[in-house]
Amino acid sequence: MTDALDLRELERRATAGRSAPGYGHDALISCDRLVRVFSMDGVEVQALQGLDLLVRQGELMALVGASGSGKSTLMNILAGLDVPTAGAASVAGCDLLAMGSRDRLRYRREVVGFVWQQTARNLLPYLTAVQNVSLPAQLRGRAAGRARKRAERADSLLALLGVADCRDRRPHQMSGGQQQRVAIAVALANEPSVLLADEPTGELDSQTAEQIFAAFRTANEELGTTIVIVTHDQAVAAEVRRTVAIRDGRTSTEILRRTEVDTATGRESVVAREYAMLDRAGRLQLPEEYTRALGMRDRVLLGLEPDRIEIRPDTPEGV
Ligand SMILES: Nc1ncnc2c1ncn2[C@@H]1O[C@H](COP(=O)(O)OP(=O)(O)OP(=O)(O)O)[C@@H](O)[C@H]1O
Repeated sequence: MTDALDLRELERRATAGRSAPGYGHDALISCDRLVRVFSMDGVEVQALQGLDLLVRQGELMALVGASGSGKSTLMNILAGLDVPTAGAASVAGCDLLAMGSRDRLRYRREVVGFVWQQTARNLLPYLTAVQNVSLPAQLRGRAAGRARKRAERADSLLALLGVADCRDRRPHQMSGGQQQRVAIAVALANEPSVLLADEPTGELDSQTAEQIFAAFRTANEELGTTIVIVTHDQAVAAEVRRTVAIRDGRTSTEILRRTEVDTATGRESVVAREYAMLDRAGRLQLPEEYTRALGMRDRVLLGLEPDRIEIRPDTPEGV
């Protein structure tokens, strides 16, 4: 009787597994076991080593990690500037490995917008702010008769990001912070699905960095744009609901923050919880301080409990 029940339960689980939606089916950005190998003078560097990442529509998230962990490599792939060696990656339904050159150009113009660390890289020096922001729509080939509409949109983006007063200034007539806010307006000009920013506050002092971050938040809340920001800045990383850490070319841990209200006092506080990443192959990286504390090495004992998996140190008796 028990055997029959067990069999039925196993069958039910197997069928449920088969009909479950595929990995990342509801994500706007989906990276599945992404690999990027660079070859230089016969030496191979594995910048991404099977990276998994899902980002939902409307998220504002930060990517952090030590220098050389693979953050910029990932951003260049998501920006359509580089192609992964293996794995799968899609953004807003565009397959980043299969795109031809024409689709790639359209992708870079219409699906993603980017803001780089170097303020000078984001804007054309001989154009004013409003001309810089109007340019992407012009390049997209919108009819010339729509010039006024383009300027109107550019003006409303500059106003949204608090730099309307810089409208007719060229980049060298603006502060670094103003340039970055105009750069965000440029990146948003074609209403991209995703805004990517690689160390956008890296060249700025902390107060200006805060203003830039506020501009990203405004874009996320007012326009609903999904935003991924690479940052070294702990203060910026702590401002977002989700921070994903990359280590050795893989996503390693993730911090989720949510606001909790104390029922007694009514006071709000942000509660952060850190998660380890479980990759698609079922691999889990245990924090070193945990394994060291319990003297775990080489192998561990696993036990499946109804609500958890237990990991225990290997014992001489094997029990
Ligand atoms: N074009 C390239 N050719 C060869 N190796 C590269 C190339 N681009 C990146 N790498 C290597 O890939 C690894 C990941 O680099 P990446 O720039 O993605 O790291 P990062 O996390 O962005 O670092 P940082 O925070 O310093 O910018 C590094 O070992 C780097 O040297």
